[in-house]
Amino acid sequence: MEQPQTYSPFDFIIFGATGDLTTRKLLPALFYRYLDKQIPAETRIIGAARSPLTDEDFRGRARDGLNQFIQEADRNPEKIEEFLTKIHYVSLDGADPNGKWSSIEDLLNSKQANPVRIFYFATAPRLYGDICDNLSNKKLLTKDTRVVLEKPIGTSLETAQEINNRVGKHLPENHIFRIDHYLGKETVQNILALRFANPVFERLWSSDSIDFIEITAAETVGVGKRGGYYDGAGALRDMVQNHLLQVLCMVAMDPPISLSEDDLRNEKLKVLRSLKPMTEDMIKTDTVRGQYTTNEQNGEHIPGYLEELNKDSSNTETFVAIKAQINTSRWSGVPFYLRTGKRMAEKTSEIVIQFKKSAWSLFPTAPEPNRLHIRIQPDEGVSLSMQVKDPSKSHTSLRSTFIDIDFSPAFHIRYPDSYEGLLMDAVKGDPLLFIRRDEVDAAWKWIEPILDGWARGVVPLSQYKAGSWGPQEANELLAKEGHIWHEDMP
Ligand SMILES: NC(=O)C1=CN([C@@H]2O[C@H](COP(=O)(O)OP(=O)(O)OC[C@H]3O[C@@H](n4cnc5c(N)ncnc54)[C@H](OP(=O)(O)O)[C@@H]3O)[C@@H](O)[C@H]2O)C=CC1
Ligand SMILES: O=C1O[C@H](COP(=O)(O)O)[C@@H](O)[C@H](O)[C@H]1O
Repeated sequence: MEQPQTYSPFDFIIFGATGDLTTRKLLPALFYRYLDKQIPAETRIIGAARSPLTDEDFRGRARDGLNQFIQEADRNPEKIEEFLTKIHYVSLDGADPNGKWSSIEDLLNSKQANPVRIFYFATAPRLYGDICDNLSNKKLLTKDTRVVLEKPIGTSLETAQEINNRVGKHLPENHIFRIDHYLGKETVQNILALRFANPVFERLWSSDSIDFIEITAAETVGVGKRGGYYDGAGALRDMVQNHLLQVLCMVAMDPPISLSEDDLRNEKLKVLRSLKPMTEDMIKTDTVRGQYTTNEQNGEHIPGYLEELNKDSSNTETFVAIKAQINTSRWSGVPFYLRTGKRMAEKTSEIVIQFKKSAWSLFPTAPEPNRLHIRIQPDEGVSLSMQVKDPSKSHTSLRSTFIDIDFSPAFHIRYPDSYEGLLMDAVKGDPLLFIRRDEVDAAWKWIEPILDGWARGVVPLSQYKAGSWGPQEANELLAKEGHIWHEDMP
């Protein structure tokens, strides 16, 4: 039987400790790993932000956050209190060289300090360079230090390179962990197993058999309190440049020669570099941008983007659909449709692989093409649509049905949140599921012309009702090629 993973005690310092990500994701993820006995007794979690809070204030906020964001069944007050004793807080402006660095220095230079030190940057990316300069000047970057950088790295290729250069001045690449939490999702990792451990799929995995591929990440939430950040970013930077392109890499890459970090990342990089550059004409015909508007559903008022932002106008997209193409022999002629949006009809992230129709049919009606649905979330699983004989009709009648595996009940396990495994990988020093610098550059190189084209007004901002599947133009994007979005199970 596989032994549970053990870790040496570590210091986990979070810049941006009072923010949304820390409260909703990072502390709950660390708490779950505490329940799983992966957080040794001497480990310390040190929150840092500018707000003037005491340790007790911060623990109080952490307690409230845990009680809100962990599952009800796991809200064990005793365990929560034990976990909170590991938490400290320092009030510090990480960008200010003259800030109160002594408080963090005292903690990290004390007798209780642990050799492995993780600095997690859960702040705006423009601060990463300054924080690193200060950590370096204060000699807090030891040989066992790793930094975790949240996405998006920059807002363009140039700003990403600036950030990576500044962080890279102080740390070697293998100590820089650029996180993309979609790679922490079990079902995204499962794409490797599905493809490379099942020859039945890998042999069909090319333009010979596949007609088109859809990758959707739809959310029902709006921008909420993150409007300040989001309005300057938009869905293309927030979701496509990172999460959707990473998923696309996992679906489209050739088999890596091993599961070592560089072999895997080399293959992902090849996909990013093979993306067909978007010309102005392609941007016009192959991209859709939308923004949600107010709606009433079941007597409930769903606010529009502008209402949430409390603004009269904004040119920011909350929805994107793109037809991407990959210039390789494996994928030539196969469209990859990427779609993401806020305030859509359902919370769902999934990949749909539509296989080609058979050219010839034995049956009076042509069989429906097979479709493989990979459900990333929720209800992680896989289903394959199939044609069977319709048992209620004549022997020449077909009916569509599917083989479905729902992973959680199948394996009797709790599906961990994507941050849990990634945080512990950073502690372990395993960069396999983190983004290498050249991947960030390649992703921005493909995205940037779209951003520029949109800034020039090449594609109008369409509207879609909150709670819908996005603007009509997104359906037309596929309809032009005789394709449709598959929102439901086959
Ligand atoms: N929220 C999410 O769902 C996701 C967020 N991310 C990324 O994570 C990062 C953080 O996002 P989010 O938590 O939403 O942002 P928030 O705006 O909620 O939080 C920002 C945090 O940074 C702190 N901060 C700001 N300036 C400084 C400074 N100079 N020194 C120290 N701390 C500072 C703020 O606290 P104070 O004002 O007290 O200093 C606050 O704790 C961003 O890069 C975002 O793109 C990525 C994926 C998802
Ligand atoms: O990185 C981000 O991801 C979330 C969506 O993540 P998911 O795991 O819930 O699919 C998104 O809400 C946020 O805007 C974005 O920054």
